[in-house]
Amino acid sequence: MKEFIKDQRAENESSPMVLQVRGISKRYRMGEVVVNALNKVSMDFYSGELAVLLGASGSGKSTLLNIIGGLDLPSEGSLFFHGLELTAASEKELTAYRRRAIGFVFQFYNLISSLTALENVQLVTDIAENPISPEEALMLVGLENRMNHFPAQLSGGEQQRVAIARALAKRPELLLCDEPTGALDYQTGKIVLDVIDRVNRNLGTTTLVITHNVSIAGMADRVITLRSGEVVEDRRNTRKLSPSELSW
Ligand SMILES: Nc1ncnc2c1ncn2[C@@H]1O[C@H](COP(=O)(O)OP(=O)(O)OP(=O)(O)O)[C@@H](O)[C@H]1O
Repeated sequence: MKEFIKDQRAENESSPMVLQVRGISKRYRMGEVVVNALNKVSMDFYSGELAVLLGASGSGKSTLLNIIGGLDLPSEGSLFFHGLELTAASEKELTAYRRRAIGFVFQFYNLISSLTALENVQLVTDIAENPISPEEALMLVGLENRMNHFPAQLSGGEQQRVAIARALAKRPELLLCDEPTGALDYQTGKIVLDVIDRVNRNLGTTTLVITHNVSIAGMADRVITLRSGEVVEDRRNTRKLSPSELSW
């Protein structure tokens, strides 16, 4: 661990800070052209909160989530996880962070088609340090009756719930969801959001959901809006809606 910051609490926060994003920029160079995907972005995330990162296509959401998840590095700026500066961490520390602290859920579920739902989750629990049992993880997402089904025998929403079970089985401190309902129809999308909401409430997992769908912001504690790589709003919802109350 190279650099530490103090655990801070914002005035109106009662939960400890988990993650600090400080002045992060990301530039992609495509020959002569430079794309500024993120421009001096700063934000904090607190333990147990459900945050929605909102923004139109190309606003920089995935770039930010990939940096937060340790899959990519910023061009400048710093990222701290419980005081560990990830942007100055060794490859070994970054790998440990990705393995232990982060659960990823993507738009497309990335399940292994030749393995059952249970076996897909077991892939993670076999190598995790302190996992939830795969059966329990699948129960948490309401798939106790589908454990021995292969992905092709499951609906899109059920496959996404297996992906969520796989992500949460290692008890990640941060669950990062990149457009988790992007490939799903309206009703199925709401079921998946309900599962994410339940995981956040029941396990207390700090959760970041990125979406371009403004309505989904209603279920969040915090809503951070990105536009052209910059934070244009960072607000708390005064009333948090349950996913069943959302409509779009
Ligand atoms: N590997 C890359 N090389 C070059 N440009 C990139 C790369 N990845 C992203 N970009 C550019 O950076 C900007 C932000 O992209 P990003 O994928 O983060 O946006 P997004 O808000 O997640 O969009 P979407 O909702 O469409 O996924 C876009 O202009 C995109 O074209």
